[in-house]
Amino acid sequence: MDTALENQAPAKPSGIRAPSKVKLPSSPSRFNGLSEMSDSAANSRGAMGPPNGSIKHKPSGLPEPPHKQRKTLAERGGECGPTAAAPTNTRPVNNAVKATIANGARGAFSASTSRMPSANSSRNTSASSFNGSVGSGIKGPGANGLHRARSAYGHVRSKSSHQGARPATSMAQHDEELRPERKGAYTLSISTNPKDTQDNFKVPKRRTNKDKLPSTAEASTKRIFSSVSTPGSLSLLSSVVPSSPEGPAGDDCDSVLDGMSALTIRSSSEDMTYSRARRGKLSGKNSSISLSSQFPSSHIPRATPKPVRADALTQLCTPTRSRNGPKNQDASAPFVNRFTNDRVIPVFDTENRMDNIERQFEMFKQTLEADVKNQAVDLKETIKVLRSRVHELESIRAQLMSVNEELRSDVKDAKSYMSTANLELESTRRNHTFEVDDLRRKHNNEIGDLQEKYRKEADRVRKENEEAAEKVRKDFEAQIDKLLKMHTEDLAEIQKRLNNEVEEERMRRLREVGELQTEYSLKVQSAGLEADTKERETQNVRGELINVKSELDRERALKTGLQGQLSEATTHNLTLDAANKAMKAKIDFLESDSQAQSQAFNDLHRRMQEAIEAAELANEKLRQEETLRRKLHNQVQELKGNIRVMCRVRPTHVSETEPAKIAFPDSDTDSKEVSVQGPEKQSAMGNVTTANHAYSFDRVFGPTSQNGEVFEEISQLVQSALDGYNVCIFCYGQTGSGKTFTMSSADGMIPRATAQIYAEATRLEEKGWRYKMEGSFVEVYNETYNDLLGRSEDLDKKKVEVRHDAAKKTTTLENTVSVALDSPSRVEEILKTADKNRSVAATKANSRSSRSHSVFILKLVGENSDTGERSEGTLNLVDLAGSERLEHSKAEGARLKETQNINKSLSCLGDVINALGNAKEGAHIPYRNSKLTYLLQYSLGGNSKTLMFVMVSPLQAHLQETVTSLKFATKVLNTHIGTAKKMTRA
Ligand SMILES: Nc1ncnc2c1ncn2[C@@H]1O[C@H](COP(=O)(O)OP(=O)(O)OP(=O)(O)O)[C@@H](O)[C@H]1O
Repeated sequence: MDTALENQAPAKPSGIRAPSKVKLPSSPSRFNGLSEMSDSAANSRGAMGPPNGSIKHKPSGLPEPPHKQRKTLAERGGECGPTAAAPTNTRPVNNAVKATIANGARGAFSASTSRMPSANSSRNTSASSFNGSVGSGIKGPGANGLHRARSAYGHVRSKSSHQGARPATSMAQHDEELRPERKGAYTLSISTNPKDTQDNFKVPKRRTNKDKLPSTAEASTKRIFSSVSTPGSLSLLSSVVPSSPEGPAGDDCDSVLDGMSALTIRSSSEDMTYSRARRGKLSGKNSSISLSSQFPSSHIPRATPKPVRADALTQLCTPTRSRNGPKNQDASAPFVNRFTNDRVIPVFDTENRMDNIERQFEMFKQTLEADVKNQAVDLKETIKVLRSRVHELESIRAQLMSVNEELRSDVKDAKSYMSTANLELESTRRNHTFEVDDLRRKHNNEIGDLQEKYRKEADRVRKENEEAAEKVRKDFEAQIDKLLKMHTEDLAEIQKRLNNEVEEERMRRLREVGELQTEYSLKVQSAGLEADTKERETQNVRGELINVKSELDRERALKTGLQGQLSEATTHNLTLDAANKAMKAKIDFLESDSQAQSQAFNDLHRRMQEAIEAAELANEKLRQEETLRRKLHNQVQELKGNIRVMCRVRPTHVSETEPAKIAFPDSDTDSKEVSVQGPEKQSAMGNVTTANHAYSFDRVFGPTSQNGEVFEEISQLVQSALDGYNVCIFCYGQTGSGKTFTMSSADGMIPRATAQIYAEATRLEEKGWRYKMEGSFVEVYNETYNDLLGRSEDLDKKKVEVRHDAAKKTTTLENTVSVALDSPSRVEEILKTADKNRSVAATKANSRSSRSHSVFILKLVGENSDTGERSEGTLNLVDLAGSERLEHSKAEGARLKETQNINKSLSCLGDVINALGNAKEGAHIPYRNSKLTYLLQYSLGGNSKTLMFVMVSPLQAHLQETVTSLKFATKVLNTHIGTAKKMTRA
């Protein structure tokens, strides 16, 4: 049986807790094992449900049931949990198991509340007595050890007695006395330490029967050893050392053990270790007897001494006070009564002592065997309990399975419920769709009905309106008819009256004529002399008749007038009819949507007002911006300089073979430079060199440039003239360099400038500006002014005078034709006229155009009625005569005079520009030195903006003249003249 238990115990699954009977471990490792079991039991409790029957803790291994089933599951779990489902008689077993695990976790000496059969009460008592001893005030290791040994021993005996195998009454009594001190000690150790007996060893009074103490322990010890070390049950591993030959003796085990230093007995059962301890002190670690189980050494408590042989035991069992030296071997040293603390001298009956010990140990052995048997019985019962527990768990598992099945079935039901619900939902959704469709159809039908109703209502209203309009029309027509009728009646009455009157008159006249004729015939018959008188009377009557006839004609004319009135009335009637129709249409229109029309009209009116206000604001803003633009524009022009010079090189003609070497170094970037390679010069040493002349201007136009490109550069100056500045643009250069082409050709500066001015003036009209533009075209030939717009035959005859207004700084031309530029086409006429006049002049004096300076003067006077501003500007576009040098021209006679005058005027122009650059304010400027500068007095200098084009011939033959022109232009460029002033008056 024991072997079976030993084999069975380790094979227990960790999740199954050991019953209390077999649990009490004798080694820490066993405790640990139980602790582990406790932990695993705790875990398994989670798996199986709590032992106390609460299933509110959801088993961790179970899946989470649906919400619907949670409560049911909990309830079911509560019903089918270990407590609820277990048989009533198994509930204590569960409690016992639980208590055991708890004890195991805390230690082997904890109290057990097990209700397991057999020895439960004694174990409880033992545990409690141990605890009591701890708090009883017994100090020192010896006393404690003895006390524990005593308690344990009493415990064993009490178990035996409980099982009905109690061997002696004294032991029972002793157990009863020691019961409160029995703690859960299963290590029995008895020790005596002679050295300590004086102070520590305490023996109950009734145990100090000297007569019963064994005299020697040798033989008994052997017997004890042999008796307790039966194979398979117990083994004596330690030594038995009697405390003294004179130690207390008795016929029971207590008496024997009182004389021992220590006795430890352990069961060989794997699951239990029983130790019996006797009271008495045993300080010596070596003086102990241990009955130890076959546990591995690691399971044996450390206090257990190593096993000794039997002969050694014999030696050790010899009573002795102390093993430490003769000094302590005082046989008369008193023992101390543990209860009274009386010092007593133990009397050992050495002869009978071993017999007593043997006998007592025999009894003890029997007790232990009985105890083992009891333990076996307990184990069987435990197994039974465990099996019942297994059955119980099986039943729980089965219940859980059934619960699981139920849950699955519930899940299945839930799924089916969900599918049903989904179907119902789908059907509901479909029904809703149908209902929505029905509602929509119904709604549409209602809308249709309403529309039909409104349409009918609208038809009815329209019909009523039409009827009302028809009624109005009929009333109106009735009134018209009535009026017409009245008119017709009036006319008929008048006609009738007139006819009656005419008829009456005619009848009256006829009657009178008859009367007269009767009277005449009577008188002719009566008086011959009176014939002439009668004749004259007749003639008078005929005259009267004529008068009457004329009166009749007048009446007829009156009638015609009346008929005209009638036709007029008819026309008026037709007009009224048309008005009636228009009114009817208007009535229809107004009645159709009078409110919307009114609203739309109001909106339109409001928007129109807003638009007008916005337009006024925009115009005001435009005016302000225009003023600002003018200001900024002229600031820019001032920054650029009031006299600017640009160079233009004309292309070579097909017939021209020797071009000069003219380069444009920066034509790809700024186009401000031109370089001319001079003629070859041979030095005295015979070296031929060529000089390279480079010039820089505000802008350089190459041979490929077009007039439009050139005009872009001067357009801002033209704008300045419109803004109230005097602007002078002139072309300077030798004959044939392209001056006329640039200035007066069909797309030259003059037509372009006038076109821009006209367009700009038109644009400025919306800003309140009104411009008056007058053009004059004069030439200066041989220091005389000629009007190019006058008659060609008057070209050299009519004296043209130039007047200056110093206050206004304006120039006026007398005896010239001024053409109002009311359209761009007028410029073409001007240019054609000028060209024709110069052509006529040319026939007289050969190439007149090259021999004179032509000046196109455009006066611009603007007024702004909104702001009250006024501006007066003049644009002078000057085509100068060719600038040949005298020695090169080889001119003679008239040609020489022309050339001299040209050079003079050009020289004076240079002088004026130079003087403007050098002079301070108020200094003399030699305008009067030439007709040209005099004419341009207020267009050159401080009050003007000047632009000079220096025209360059590309021919090598003209190279010297080209260089001269470029030098002159450079001189002009380097001249700084004063700031231009705007000719405006507020
Ligand atoms: N940029 C140009 N492109 C093409 N041809 C040009 C250009 N400039 C001038 N010409 C031509 O060169 C010739 C001479 O030009 P233009 O008569 O304008 O010179 P000019 O300096 O006015 O001479 P003059 O002093 O005798 O009046 C003309 O036939 C003209 O068409």
